[in-house]
Amino acid sequence: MEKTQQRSLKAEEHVANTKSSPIVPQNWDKDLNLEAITEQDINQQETVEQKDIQSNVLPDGAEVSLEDIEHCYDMGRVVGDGNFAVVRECRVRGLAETFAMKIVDNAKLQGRGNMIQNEIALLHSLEHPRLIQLFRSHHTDTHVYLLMELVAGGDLFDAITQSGRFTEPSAACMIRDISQALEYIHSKSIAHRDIKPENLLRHGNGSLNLKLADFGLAMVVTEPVFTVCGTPTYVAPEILAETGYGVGVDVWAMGVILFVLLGGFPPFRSPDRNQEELFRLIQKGEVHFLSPYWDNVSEVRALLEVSPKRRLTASQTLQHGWLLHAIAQKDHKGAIKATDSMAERRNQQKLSGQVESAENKSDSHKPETLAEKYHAAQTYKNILNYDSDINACDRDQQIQEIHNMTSNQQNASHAEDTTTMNKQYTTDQHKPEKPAQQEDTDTKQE
Ligand SMILES: Nc1ncnc2c1ncn2[C@@H]1O[C@H](COP(=O)(O)OP(=O)(O)OP(=O)(O)O)[C@@H](O)[C@H]1O
Repeated sequence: MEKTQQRSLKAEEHVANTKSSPIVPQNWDKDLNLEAITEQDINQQETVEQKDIQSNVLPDGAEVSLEDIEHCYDMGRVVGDGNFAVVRECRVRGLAETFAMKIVDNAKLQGRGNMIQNEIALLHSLEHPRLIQLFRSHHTDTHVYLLMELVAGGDLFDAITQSGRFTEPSAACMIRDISQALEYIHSKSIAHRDIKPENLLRHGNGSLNLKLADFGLAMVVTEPVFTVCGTPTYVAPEILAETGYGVGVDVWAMGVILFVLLGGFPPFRSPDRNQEELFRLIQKGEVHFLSPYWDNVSEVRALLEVSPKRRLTASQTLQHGWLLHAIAQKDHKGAIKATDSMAERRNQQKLSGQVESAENKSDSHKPETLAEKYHAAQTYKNILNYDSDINACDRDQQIQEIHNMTSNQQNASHAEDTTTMNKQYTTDQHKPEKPAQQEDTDTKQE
């Protein structure tokens, strides 16, 4: 796919929210390799469906009417939306348990109907605690319905806009979760191809435990793939180079996420908000790690290796010294102060175009004011939103403002979960502690 084509595709698919839109290949069918999903995989999934929904719901895969859907399911609030789907909380009538129903509007797929069939087929073949679980799918003339496990804590995008950035231990826990999901799907030769914060869902109770969702672009990779797709900020250089890629593209995207989690903004940014330039920067792979603040976080470099051969794998990431060391520091429980209801309200605010609300006043562990948090959230969204109308010239200034703001916050903060890196960032008197396995910086795989 030509890059100009990507841009127009993206623009046309961009919806009225500020989350990143994936680039979806037009020749989607050719790209798929569904036959590589074995019958054994699918049978395995049957055993997963232990929930008491057998007798209450419509048959899996059935063509149904809207009346059938309404008769069977009690739809609740919207918990999220994307370019192609709205996701609602949902109950199977007669059962107490709450599910998520992803409702895909065929009209929005614009000829890419196989994308959703692909997602269904892949999710049916997968079972892992770090992946969203699909229980049933139905379709009407106009929509496809996916009955899924509800992950009630909102997505990681919201967590980032809410918190600005995270401590190393918190980031490490999230990277561990993503790596576990990737290790599993990569062991089945499946590349997700759209790893980004919007597709990482959080459990309730303000937890940062993550589950991977949205397998719309996922595919079985048995040989190098050449189709250009993904979301610009997270796209790997080998996708752009069109030299053939594999599951390593997901690890690259995870590296971008780690950078964002720790720094508060993405590693590759075009000053002019120019997508071509962004892609050039990604292919060059020049990431500026301001020393000594980033010295400890060697894993970021190892994940953002331009050469996929030198990049860590998901399994290697799980064994990486930085990750193990940071997780060991972490009393994960209670690390994030957000509550379920906060996440819920934030989702509603997001949908209504707002970002901030008064509940943050109760977040006593965060030193920033409401105005600062609002600004951080807007800035992060604007940075990612390459097609928005924001004044391009303001962006780098905004990034600098984030630096200044977080610097000020850290100076003012006595929060218990302040990172080592953040402390270093604000005061040169506090030299970074050497990580337990500093030599891991160089353990890049050939
Ligand atoms: N099982 C779930 N439980 C709770 N929320 C969910 C669930 N699945 C999705 N969501 C929410 O709904 C949003 C949209 O879902 P999803 O990404 O699957 O839609 P999409 O239209 O395919 O997205 P995209 O535009 O990235 O292709 C997610 O970002 C997430 O916030």
